[in-house]
Amino acid sequence: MSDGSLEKLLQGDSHHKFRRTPLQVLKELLEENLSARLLSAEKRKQFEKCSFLCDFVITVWDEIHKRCKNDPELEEANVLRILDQSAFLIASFLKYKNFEVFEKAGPSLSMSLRGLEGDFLHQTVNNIICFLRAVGVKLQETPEHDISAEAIWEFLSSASMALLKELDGQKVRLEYLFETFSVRQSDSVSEANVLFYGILERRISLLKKVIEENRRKFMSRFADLTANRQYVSPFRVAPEGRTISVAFSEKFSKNTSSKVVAKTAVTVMSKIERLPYEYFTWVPLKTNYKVNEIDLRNEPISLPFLEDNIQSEIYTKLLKQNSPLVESDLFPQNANRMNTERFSLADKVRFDFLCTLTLLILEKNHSVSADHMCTYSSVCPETYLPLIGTVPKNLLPINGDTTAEFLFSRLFEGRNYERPTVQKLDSCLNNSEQAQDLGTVLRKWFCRKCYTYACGEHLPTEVSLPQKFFNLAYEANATPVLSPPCLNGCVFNVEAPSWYGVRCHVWTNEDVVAFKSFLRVFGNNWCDIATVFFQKHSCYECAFFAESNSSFRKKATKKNGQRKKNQSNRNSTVIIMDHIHCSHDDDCNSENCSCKKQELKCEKYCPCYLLSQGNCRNSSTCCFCENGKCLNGQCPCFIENRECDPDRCSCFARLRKKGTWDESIYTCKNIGIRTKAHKRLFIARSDYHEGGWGLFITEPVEKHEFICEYKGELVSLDECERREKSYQAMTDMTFVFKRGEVYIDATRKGGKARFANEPGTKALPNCYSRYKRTMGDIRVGIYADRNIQAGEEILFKYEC
Ligand SMILES: C[S@@+](CC[C@H](N)C(=O)[O-])C[C@H]1O[C@@H](n2cnc3c(N)ncnc32)[C@H](O)[C@@H]1O
Repeated sequence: MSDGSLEKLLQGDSHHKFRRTPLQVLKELLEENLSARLLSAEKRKQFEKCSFLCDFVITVWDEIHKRCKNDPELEEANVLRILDQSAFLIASFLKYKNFEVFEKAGPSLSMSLRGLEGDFLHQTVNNIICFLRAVGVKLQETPEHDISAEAIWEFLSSASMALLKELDGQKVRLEYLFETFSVRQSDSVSEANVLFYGILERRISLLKKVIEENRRKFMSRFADLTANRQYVSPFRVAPEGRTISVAFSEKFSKNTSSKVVAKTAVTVMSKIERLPYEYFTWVPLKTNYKVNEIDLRNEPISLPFLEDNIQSEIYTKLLKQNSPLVESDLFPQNANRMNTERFSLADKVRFDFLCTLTLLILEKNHSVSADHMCTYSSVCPETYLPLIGTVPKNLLPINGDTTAEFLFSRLFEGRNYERPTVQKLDSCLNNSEQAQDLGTVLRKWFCRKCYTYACGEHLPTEVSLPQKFFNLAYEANATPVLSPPCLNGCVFNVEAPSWYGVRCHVWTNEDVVAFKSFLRVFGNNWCDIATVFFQKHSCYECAFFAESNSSFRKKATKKNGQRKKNQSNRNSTVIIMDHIHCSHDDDCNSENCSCKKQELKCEKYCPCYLLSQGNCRNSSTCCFCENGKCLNGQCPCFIENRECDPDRCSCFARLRKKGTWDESIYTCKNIGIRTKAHKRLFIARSDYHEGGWGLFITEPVEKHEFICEYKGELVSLDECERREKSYQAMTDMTFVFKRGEVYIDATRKGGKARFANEPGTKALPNCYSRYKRTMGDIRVGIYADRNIQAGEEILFKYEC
């Protein structure tokens, strides 16, 4: 025993909380367990009569005591667990003996409901029997107080038979038996032996209910589970539609021979195939995944499917895990490719710079305290730090705390950056002109969508670092001064421009933005750029990247007139799915406003909207509809394919109760994607796609109600076409959603909507897809086209 507490317990140590003799403790423990967990007050008397029970447990306890002395590792917790298990078993036994003690089941029962009782009870039975035999307890002393192995097993068998009766003559999926009874496959095709360790009536009815009510879901889940099992698939021996005999055998341990105690006949229903391998390689997404196409350009043309690299333990994890996997689970080696990566070196450099800058600006406009923690009473309009009332509540300063430190902590939540040093600040303060220019930068770096700086998700449209700030502005520097080769592999040592064969390190969005800035500072002095990247990207890579990217190529000076040879002829498609706020604060026109240039509306996080207090003339629509009216042509948001915005619309999207959403009054139906208000769905064999899977709904919905979002990887048209070619070579199925300028590929990553089928010629669609602008971004929702009943398959036309 590790801390000696059991020893103390047994010896009645006065410091121990129990302060009783071991036997007293034991009795109390048992009584506590049995009475509190399993016995109702009325039945307690019956229990008290069971003196044999206490004798039995005391014998066990003695044995434990003896073992504890010899086994210093045995902890009190383990001992108590054994007792707890014994108590459970004894209670089961009492139940069998018509002591109706199962009023209140404890965790053991819930464990058994989760399908663990097989191993659990089997182990417990064995433990107890071993104990009894080891301590020489004579079994079957009297019929009345029969606690023999046989008696215990008899109890279990009778429960088996109870289930058997329930099942007799019914249609059952073999998977069900397999799961419920730990079916052992027999050699005989017509018979499957069932090794059954104990079943409770409650479980029988529960399982039956589940099966009846939710057969499809249940079965597809079993298919998942069984696929994960190690033993041979039972489906091979499941002759479809035939009646097979299922035998319940009694078997305690590997050493005892099994004896058939009962048989029944069940008809095997059509078998469920194991899910094809590729279904497990689909990564569930919570939200759309923005593909970094710059990375993809460095990828080989044929996109690998996940299964190419999938490892068995990851596969197992995928099957077991309810929560979605992230790609880094599947591709640990690619973890740094995720666009969630926020901690690049470039990021850190930039942040240091921003910290310095912010303090600088605050210092300019407000007083700076001795320790450089700036305090100010309102949010500074120059820096665009959040305006009160326009940011989510959780970002607002608590208790009026508007210190720079606090704002930093909110804005850079989760980031572990150092604060700027005094030296840095001092050097910056020397030049107030610099400070102003830095202010411009700061404005552009602040993402008003995420309310954070340099979020890495939403790039500013114009990241133009002011030339004044840097002495070496790239464009002004027509003939850049080239450094001598920096490293052995330096780009300037490479004779031929064979850059296209180079496989670069991954360029994150942040790297790209930083790269643009560095270009302005250092021109095409790739070695210097590589230095400021801390060699994350070598000079060779920088040169290659600039050369292969049209937007940089225009500016980059070709060394010795060398031209790019194999330029990709892929035109970059403008993806307007992600709205990026504009960066001006005056009236919108097509010159100054990037939203207007793209024929988009300004959103609430655009600076022009913020500064004009919502009076931006190019701002998006909001509505004033009555409750529930946002699903028809009278709602301007609905007409414009926008979801209602609780911050702006005056419909019921806006209603809140005590600052939190109250679902009962949260009745606007045009807000499903934003609030993730999808219906409960499940995947099962499709009635329309022969041999394929389909999406089913578990609850009734009304016409136009939101069902779920079609999630996946956001790609451009050219990337979409490239992928389709690759997929077509492997499968007939497509998971790419194409509509207008929206391209969502749910092949490798996506939501359940990827399983929704088309109605074909057999039926009419019951749903339709529609894209909606939500917080500026385009998202695709599936909506009911008519009232839909629970259990119906979701069908919508992919193209219309
Ligand atoms: C998005 S997937 C739908 C899920 C798919 N049923 C599965 O088993 O994974 C779309 C593909 O399913 C197939 N499909 C969808 N509706 C179908 C239908 N009515 N009849 C036949 N095949 C269909 C087509 O191959 C289509 O490319």
